[in-house]
Amino acid sequence: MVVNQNLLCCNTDCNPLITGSMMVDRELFVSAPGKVILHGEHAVVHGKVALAVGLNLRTFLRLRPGKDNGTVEINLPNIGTKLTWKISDLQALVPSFHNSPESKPLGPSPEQLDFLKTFAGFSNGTTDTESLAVLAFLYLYLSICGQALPSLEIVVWSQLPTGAGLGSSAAYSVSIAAALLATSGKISIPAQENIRWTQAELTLINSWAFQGEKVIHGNPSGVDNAVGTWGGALRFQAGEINPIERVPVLEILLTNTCVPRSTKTLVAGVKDKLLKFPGIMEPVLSSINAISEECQRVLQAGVEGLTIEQYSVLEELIDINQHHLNVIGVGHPSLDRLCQATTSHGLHSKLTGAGGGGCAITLLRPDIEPSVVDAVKQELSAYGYQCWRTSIGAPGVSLHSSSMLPEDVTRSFNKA
Ligand SMILES: Nc1ncnc2c1ncn2[C@@H]1O[C@H](COP(=O)(O)OP(=O)(O)O)[C@@H](O)[C@H]1O
Ligand SMILES: C[C@@](O)(CCOP(=O)(O)O)CC(=O)O
Ligand SMILES: [Mg+2]
Repeated sequence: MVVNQNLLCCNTDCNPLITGSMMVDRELFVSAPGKVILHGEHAVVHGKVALAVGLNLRTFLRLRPGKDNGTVEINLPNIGTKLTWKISDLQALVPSFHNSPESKPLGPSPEQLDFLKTFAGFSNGTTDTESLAVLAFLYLYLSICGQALPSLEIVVWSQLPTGAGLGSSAAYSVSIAAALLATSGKISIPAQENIRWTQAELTLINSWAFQGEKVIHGNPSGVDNAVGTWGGALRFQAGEINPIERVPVLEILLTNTCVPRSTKTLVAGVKDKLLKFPGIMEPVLSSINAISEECQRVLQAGVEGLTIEQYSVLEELIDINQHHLNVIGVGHPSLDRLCQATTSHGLHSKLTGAGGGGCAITLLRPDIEPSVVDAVKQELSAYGYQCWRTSIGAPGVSLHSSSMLPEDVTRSFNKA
């Protein structure tokens, strides 16, 4: 399946799915998974292959009709932001969005981005304007296609640590895109919990989420929002998304070093190094590409259950890729400490996401002694790291009824 994430028109004649007007007459719950990149982070920004899987930690969004007083009420407890926009203030931004020629890819132009961040910063007064800029951007584009700007109340709460390499920015963008597309009638609102959106609708959600990622990441590859949309396991290269239908169950230890870092800054640093040392960096990125290809081959060969030899190959690929990620400049002493700790117990780890701190994954063989996992978790926790033993391959963006939400989510929404 080939998906072009860039070209996206806003009016109805080129997007048959864009019909109807913003119908905010009901409460809506949407969620999208975080992600783990098995191999290919950073290289994927430069056209190489990445393998990514949905994670069973999700971001949840509740959208309700507004109080009809011409406002958009926003509550983002994960970043401590709660505020109300007057729609009349947003209205002032609309002309700059109307002027975008239809043929242009719909990512925010530099002028629009300045508008959005100034508006977000002005209304919010904190540093994290990216989240609000994503929301304002998608709200304006998904509302102004010939319709009025509706009053809304939006709460977003995530089980994911933000800024840790687990694709929280993508899960956030996918959730907002799906909710606004659904309430503006551009995609359906499935009647039951287990009915998924169509491929065409998922492609539309993904394309808008990709625009949201551009606001946060600057120069995203699109792999994160693709996994947030489709979930499961997928191969991603240069905008081409190929779900990997069947992969063996992989158990991993997911560790958050809790070292904060900015994906945008790390991605820009790799680009600078590539421009400075093309002859050195290109072969490293090509080698990471080969690691992704080999990993996919092994996973698909072992779909009925990986052999000991196949696990050994997966472990070698993890070690080689982690070294490459250090070479391209996205390692961190906290990740080195993590790798030394797991290696001392015969396990193999690599960073996941943008690196520079954040999260890492450690591959667990099915026959691993629980005492070994406990010893590793104890050692890593002593460094102040957080560890989850988890499996991967969670479902993509989903619609929920309020009665089917996880308890922690319901509690957080009620508290919000
Ligand atoms: N639940 C959330 N609420 C509000 N903003 C969020 C949320 N999750 C992510 N974000 C936005 O995404 C940014 C983190 O994105 P990024 O640096 O790409 O890290 P990652 O995608 O690895 O978590 C946050 O600074 C914030 O702007
Ligand atoms: C580093 C990169 O490959 C993945 C970024 O993941 P995260 O935002 O750190 O979760 C960037 C990208 O693919 O857009
Ligand atoms: Mg991100």
